[in-house]
Amino acid sequence: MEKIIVVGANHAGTASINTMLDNYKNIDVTVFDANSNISFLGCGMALWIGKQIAGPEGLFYSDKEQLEAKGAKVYMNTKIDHIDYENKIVHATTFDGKQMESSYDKLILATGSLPIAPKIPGADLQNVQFVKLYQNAQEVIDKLELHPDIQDIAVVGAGYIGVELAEAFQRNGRKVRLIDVASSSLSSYYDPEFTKLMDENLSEHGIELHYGECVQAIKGTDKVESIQTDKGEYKAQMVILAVGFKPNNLLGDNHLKLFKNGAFLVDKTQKTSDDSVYAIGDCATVYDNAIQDTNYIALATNAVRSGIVAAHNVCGTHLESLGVQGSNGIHIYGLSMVSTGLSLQKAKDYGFDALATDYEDLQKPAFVTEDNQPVNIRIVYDKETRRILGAQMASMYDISMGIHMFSLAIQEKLTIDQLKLLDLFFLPHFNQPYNYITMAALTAK
Ligand SMILES: Cc1cc2nc3c(=O)[nH]c(=O)nc-3n(C[C@H](O)[C@H](O)[C@H](O)COP(=O)(O)OP(=O)(O)OC[C@H]3O[C@@H](n4cnc5c(N)ncnc54)[C@H](O)[C@@H]3O)c2cc1C
Ligand SMILES: NC(=O)c1ccc[n+]([C@@H]2O[C@H](COP(=O)([O-])OP(=O)(O)OC[C@H]3O[C@@H](n4cnc5c(N)ncnc54)[C@H](O)[C@@H]3O)[C@@H](O)[C@H]2O)c1
Repeated sequence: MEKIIVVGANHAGTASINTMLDNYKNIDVTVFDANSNISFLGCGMALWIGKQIAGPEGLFYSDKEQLEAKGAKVYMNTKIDHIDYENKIVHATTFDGKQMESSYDKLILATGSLPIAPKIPGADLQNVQFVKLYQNAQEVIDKLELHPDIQDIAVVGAGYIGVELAEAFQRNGRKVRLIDVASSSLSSYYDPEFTKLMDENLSEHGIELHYGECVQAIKGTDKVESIQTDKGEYKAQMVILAVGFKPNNLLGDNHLKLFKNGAFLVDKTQKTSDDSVYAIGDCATVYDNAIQDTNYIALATNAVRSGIVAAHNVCGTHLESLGVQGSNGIHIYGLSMVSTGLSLQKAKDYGFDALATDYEDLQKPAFVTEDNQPVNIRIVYDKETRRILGAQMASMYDISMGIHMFSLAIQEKLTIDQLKLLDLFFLPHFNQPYNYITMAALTAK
């Protein structure tokens, strides 16, 4: 019987464990997770802090008992300290401090990511918070409830987490300053024409934007009192650090080959440079269809799919990832923004001779006066090959489904010219006869 060990049982690990136990017999699956809980949907943290949901109950979709009911042996609060790759043995410290070891035939690493801790003086003061785990969210909620004097919140990092939490704290009745070293929010995912829509939206709701500012120090005695950047000093009784994640490769032990950012390098079956070891989720690389090369994109969606792929390969069924395009979305005070693949700026940074075609129009014909908002769309493509490289959409209307088509287009290497004549339905309840996707493609240079 094949002995399989999974290290990490959050989104990636849980997807691999469920796939193995739902589809294969005669396997022995042992799971180790250092945390006390699994499957926490981090995206729910902002909804919880912003009082848009009552509590955390619905933010978990699995637990130790569910995995054990399927036949897994699950050790929670148990950290793998070291892996002996030569003898295929993992060494762990259990919740009560005991040492244990377990051997494997195949190993799946799902150790995820770690928040980047910027080296800022004062980062160790009370009320400086990382926001990754359920425990982090509970701690923030408790502090906000117990300390109404925590009024000024400084959020460092205006990426996805920072923007979502800025809204959340503002909804929670606090004064929010959003600080980023970049010149806008979401600069890794959208071009300025789109980030300005988000930044106008944030400002209109009272969030004070401090972009192009570099945090120099967090000040206070034992608790945070202010935050200093190269442009000014601002009152703060709580600082949220949301400056990105780095892959958690601590168990690689210089044995597994790493990508330039430290993620475990994997092939399309999720196998690492060691034939008995697979890596999935935030600790591993992905194949990026937009750049047609290896990349690192930390998303729950990639974690789940890579878990599924690894599970089948570990259990003997050859399956390859289709690659990803980093599709993502955000919804802030009713403004939806979705993107996939590369922004124009990112495409140029990667060396593409990239062009973009933009279009803005109402979702539906003007004679429809109900629930009919303008939509902005940008499609990025390679000038020479005409291959679609990315797309961005923004609207107060729910345009989220539209981006999935562009995700498939990038995956299947569709060109902007093929898009011109793609069969898209028309019904005035939904869209326009000449809709913005067709028009953006038709007007492409
Ligand atoms: C606030 C927030 C909001 C987010 N919102 C979204 C969203 O809306 N959409 C989206 O796609 N993504 C979102 N993400 C990103 C998403 O949560 C991650 O991509 C996802 O968690 C990756 O899953 P993972 O299982 O690979 O890694 P992780 O979630 O990091 O889990 C790794 C697991 O491994 C365990 N582990 C690590 N080392 C060891 C060890 N040595 N021994 C034992 N166990 C170990 C940890 O305890 C943990 O349980 C969000 C993230 C955050 C923080
Ligand atoms: N809706 C979603 O899809 C969603 C939601 C939340 C998180 N996530 C994912 O989770 C991961 C982590 O999200 P995140 O928001 O932490 O990372 P991120 O990479 O999205 O944003 C990090 C931000 O911090 C800024 N920054 C970096 N160093 C800084 C410094 N020293 N001072 C000030 N600003 C600094 C960057 O310019 C960037 O805007 C990402 O992969 C993200 O895609 C996705």
